[in-house]
Amino acid sequence: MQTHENGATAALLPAALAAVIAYAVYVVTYNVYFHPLAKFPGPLIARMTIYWKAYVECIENLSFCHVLVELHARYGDVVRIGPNELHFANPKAYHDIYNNKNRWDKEARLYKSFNEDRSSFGFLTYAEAKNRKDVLNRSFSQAAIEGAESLCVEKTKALCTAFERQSKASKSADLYFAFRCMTMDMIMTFCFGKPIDAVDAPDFKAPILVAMDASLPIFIRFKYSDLYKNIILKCPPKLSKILSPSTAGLVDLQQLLLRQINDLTNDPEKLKLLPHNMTIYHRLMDAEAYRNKTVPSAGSLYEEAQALMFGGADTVGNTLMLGTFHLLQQPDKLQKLKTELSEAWPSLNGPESKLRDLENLPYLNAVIKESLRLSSGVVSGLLRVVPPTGVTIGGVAVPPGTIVSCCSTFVHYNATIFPEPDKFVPERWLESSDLDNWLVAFSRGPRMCLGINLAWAELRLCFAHVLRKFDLVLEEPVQDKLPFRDTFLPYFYGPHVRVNMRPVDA
Ligand code: HEM
Repeated sequence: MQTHENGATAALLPAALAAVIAYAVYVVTYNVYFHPLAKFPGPLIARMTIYWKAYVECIENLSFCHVLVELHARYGDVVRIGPNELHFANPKAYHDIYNNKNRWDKEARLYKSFNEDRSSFGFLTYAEAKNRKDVLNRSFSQAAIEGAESLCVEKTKALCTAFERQSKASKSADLYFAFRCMTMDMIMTFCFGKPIDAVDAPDFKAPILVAMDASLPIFIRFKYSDLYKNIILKCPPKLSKILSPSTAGLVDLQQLLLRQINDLTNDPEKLKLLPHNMTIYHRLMDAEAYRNKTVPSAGSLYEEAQALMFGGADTVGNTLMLGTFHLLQQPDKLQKLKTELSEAWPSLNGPESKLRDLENLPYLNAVIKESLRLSSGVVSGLLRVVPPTGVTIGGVAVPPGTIVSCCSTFVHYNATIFPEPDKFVPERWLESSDLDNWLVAFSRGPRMCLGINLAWAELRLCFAHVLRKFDLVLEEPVQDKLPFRDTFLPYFYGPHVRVNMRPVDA
C-alpha cells in the first residue's frame, strides 16, 4: 500500500534530480562561456570541470607534465587546464610566477593533499610559511651546513662502506634505493639526531623507503578525494591497513615519525641525550626561536617531519641516481669528472677533499647542475593563486583568483635555452653563467627550497666520494632514458639501474 509520505518522496526525487541537473548545466555554461578565463584555449572538458584533470591522472593514469606538452603543442603558450586554472609553457612565465616579489598563496587542493598543511612546505600563505621558515632557516643556512660537514661526510662514508660490502660479496647495488638510503639517513640524523641506518638494509631496500616509493602514485588520488585520503591517513592504523593494503607502508612510515616526535614532545629532556646538539628538532622545540615564543603542536611537528622526509630524501636521491646513470652512459664525461676529482684529491690515504674544495671544482658543479636539470626536482606545476590585484604572466593579463603554474620541465627541457635538451651535457654550464638563471630545480621566490644548501652539500660529497673511491659498471645495459611519471616528484617506474662497483687503488 502506498503511504502519503512515499508519494511525497516519489514526487520530490525527480524535482531534486532536475535541480541538480539544472545547477550542473548552469555551472558548465558559466565555466565555458562567462567565466573570466573563457577566452583562454584548452580542451572543452577541462574548461567545464576540474574532474577532467582527475580523470586524466587517476583513471587514465597519465603523467600530467607529459600531457601538458601535448596540450601546449595544440593550444599554444597558455592553456586552460581547469575551469579556474592556466598553465604557461613560456620559460619567461616561470620567473613571472616564482620570484622574490610575489607572495602568492599556494593552491589548497594540491598542497592539502600531502597531509602536511601545518609545515613549512604545506602552509598555504606566505606569512605562515615565513614564520616557520624563519625558525628553520638557521638549521639550513650555508653556515649551518658547513658546520655540519662532518655529519654529511659520515653519512656519505656509510654509503661507501655499504658499497664495499656489496662489492666484497660480489653483489651489484640498486642505485635508486642506495642513494635514497643515504639521503634518508642524512635527513633523519639532521632531524632527530638518530639515523635509521637505511644504508645497511639488504640490497638497500629499507622498508621506510620502499613504503615512500609505493606511496608516491597514491598521493595523486588524495588531491581529488579527501575521503580517500582520510581513510588512509586518519583512520586507526590497523583499520587503514585492512581497508587499503597497498598503502600499509605509508601508515608504517607515519607511525615511525609519530613515535619519534611523541618521544621528544613528551620528554623534551631527551633532546639533551641526542648525539648532535643542534638537530632540526632542537631548533623546532625551542620556544625562544619563535616570534610568539610557543612551540607548535605535536601534529604540526609531525607534519614538518614528513615534509622534510619527502622533500629531502627523494629529491637528492633522484638527482644522484640520474646523474650517475648518465655518466655511466657516457664514459668520456665520467672520466673527465674522475680526473678532476683525482687531481683535487690525489690520494685516498691522504687528506680528503672538503666541501670548500669541492665547491671550486667546475666540472663537478656542472655535472650536478645538469643532473638537477634533467631530474627537474619537482615536475608538477607548483600551483599558485593570483592575488586580488590580478597580474601579467608571460605578457598575458591574468584575473584575480586564477590558479597558475609553469612546470620546471618546460624550462629545463626548452630547446632554445638548452639545445638538445634530452642529452646530458655538463659542458653547457661551463660555457655561460647566464644559464644559471634557467636552473629552477629548487624553484624561486619566497617558497623556494629550504634545503638547497644541504642538497648541494650532499650532491657534492656523494658524487665526489663515490666516484673517487669506486669504478662503477652497469650490471646490464639499460635504455638510454629513464622514464618517469609526474607524481609531483618524478616517479621512475622503469627497471632500476644496478651497478657493480670496484674499489679503486688508493
Ligand atoms: C636536489 C634536491 C632538492 C630539490 C630539487 C628540491 C626542490 C624543491 C622545490 C622545487 C621546492 C618548491 C616546492 C613548492 O613550491 O611546492 C622545494 C621546497 C622545499 N624543500 Fe626542497 N628540494 C631538494 C632538497 C631538499 C632538502 C634536502 C630539503 C630538506 C630536508 C628540502 C626541503 C624543502 C622544504 C621544507 C620546502 C618547502 C619550502 C616552502 O614551501 O616554502 N628540499 N624543494
